Amino acid sequence: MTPVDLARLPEFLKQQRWFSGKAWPIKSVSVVDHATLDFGPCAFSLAIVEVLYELGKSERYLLPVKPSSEGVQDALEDVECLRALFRLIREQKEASSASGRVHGEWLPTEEGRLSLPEPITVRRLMVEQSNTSVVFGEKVILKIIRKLEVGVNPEHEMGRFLATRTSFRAMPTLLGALLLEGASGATLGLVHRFVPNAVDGWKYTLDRFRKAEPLDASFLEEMKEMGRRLGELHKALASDASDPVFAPEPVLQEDLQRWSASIMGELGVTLADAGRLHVDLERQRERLLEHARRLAHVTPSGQKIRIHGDLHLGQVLRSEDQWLIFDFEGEPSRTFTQRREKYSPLRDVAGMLRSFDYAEATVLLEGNPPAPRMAPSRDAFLAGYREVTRGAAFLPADEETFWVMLRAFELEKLLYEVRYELANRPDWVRIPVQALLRMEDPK
Ligand SMILES: Nc1ncnc2c1ncn2[C@@H]1O[C@H](COP(=O)(O)OP(=O)(O)O)[C@@H](O)[C@H]1O
Ligand SMILES: O=P(O)(O)O[C@H]1O[C@H](CO)[C@@H](O[C@H]2O[C@H](CO)[C@@H](O)[C@H](O)[C@H]2O)[C@H](O)[C@H]1O
Repeated sequence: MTPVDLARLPEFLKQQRWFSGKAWPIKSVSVVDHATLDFGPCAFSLAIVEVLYELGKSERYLLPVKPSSEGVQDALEDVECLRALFRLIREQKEASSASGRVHGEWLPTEEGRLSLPEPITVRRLMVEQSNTSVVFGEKVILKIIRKLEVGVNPEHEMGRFLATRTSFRAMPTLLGALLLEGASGATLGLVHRFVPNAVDGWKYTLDRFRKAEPLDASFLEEMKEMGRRLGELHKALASDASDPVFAPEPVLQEDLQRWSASIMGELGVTLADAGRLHVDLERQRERLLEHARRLAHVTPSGQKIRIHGDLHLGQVLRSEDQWLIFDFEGEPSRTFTQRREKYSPLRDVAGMLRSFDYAEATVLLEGNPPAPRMAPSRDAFLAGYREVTRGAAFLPADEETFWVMLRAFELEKLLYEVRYELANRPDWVRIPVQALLRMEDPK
């Protein structure tokens, strides 16, 4: 017996914000695993639904459902079901599923010992997101993951490592997780400390860039602080040589060649898609290729480590005059395996540098007059990063290699952004395209 009316599912799925297959005709939908949770006033099912598209590709989604005469009813719309789900995680309960088990994990950390006044308040987060997040007692936030992937979830793995094996705390710390074990095993949910009244770095920076007054020393000091936090994150991620998943490894010539070849491949694919957007883009090809080529030929030094993987201004929160780094899931379009690969930490630095260019382009497009905003912010961020990572084994040994690598990773991010914008926000594609056109000859 499946807990869902399968006939009604395709229609139901197409109406959900988190369902990313709206553009493709669905061939069939099936339930590949399900568990019944009956821990309180709300009994419901966690169903793992597999959607097979006419084109042959398939995807899995998590669907918490309540029995309903109308066919499919999302259990996450019921406060009692949300409380039951949270209790399952916090009290580390478990339930059998058709082919495995669902269980809660609560980390044995200082922060995990927090108290929540009963009855615990429940609030669905009303933000534009691809999952469903719920705040409990205004102290913790549960993200229920909608689109499931097989393998180790990088956000869970990184969060657990940072919370339990390092002293890095400039983040909303991971507190627990909801896990499904068995043939359809996956991470179903993650619980983090909730940061009240937080503003994300993107909004924070835009608000400042929009003001007519020149950037002042205190804003630039904040950008420097952000750079310091990233440096500290990298030091924490590189701190455990005994854990093979996190142990730093030397950057070898073959890594540089692989990264370089990958950027060249992405350049080819991206220019094929975007070349028509600007007549001069094709003329930049050789110059851009040279940036990638040089990466392959520097003398290898430094280490590859686990990195954030998708760092930009939207991935930091400002709260109580502090920067917190969050969302350790990596670039959503890459597989879990790709996202868990060790890489040069300069890739994260490049990601954030690109974000200052986006902020500058955004305020210019809004009609604000040009002003020295982007370069001073980038410089301050970089200065903070370099200050705390001076002498770190994961950085390249010499200045020249540092810049060759950083520019190559900026190019890599730019190419990713062109493809991301073409697929998601075509009006924004001019931002990375203009930056590609501005890239100078490698020095
Ligand atoms: N720990 C937190 N405290 C406060 N707000 C948060 C926290 N985690 C996420 N948010 C808010 O929720 C939004 C969506 O979170 P995110 O984890 O990026 O979800 P998704 O992966 O579904 O996009 C973020 O942009 C941020 O505004
Ligand atoms: O936050 P996500 O993990 O969903 O990241 C994706 O979306 C981002 C946009 O929301 C995208 O970031 C790009 O746009 C930002 C401004 O909106 C800018 O600050 C970033 O520098 C730029 O890369 C990100 O690339 C994508 O993976």
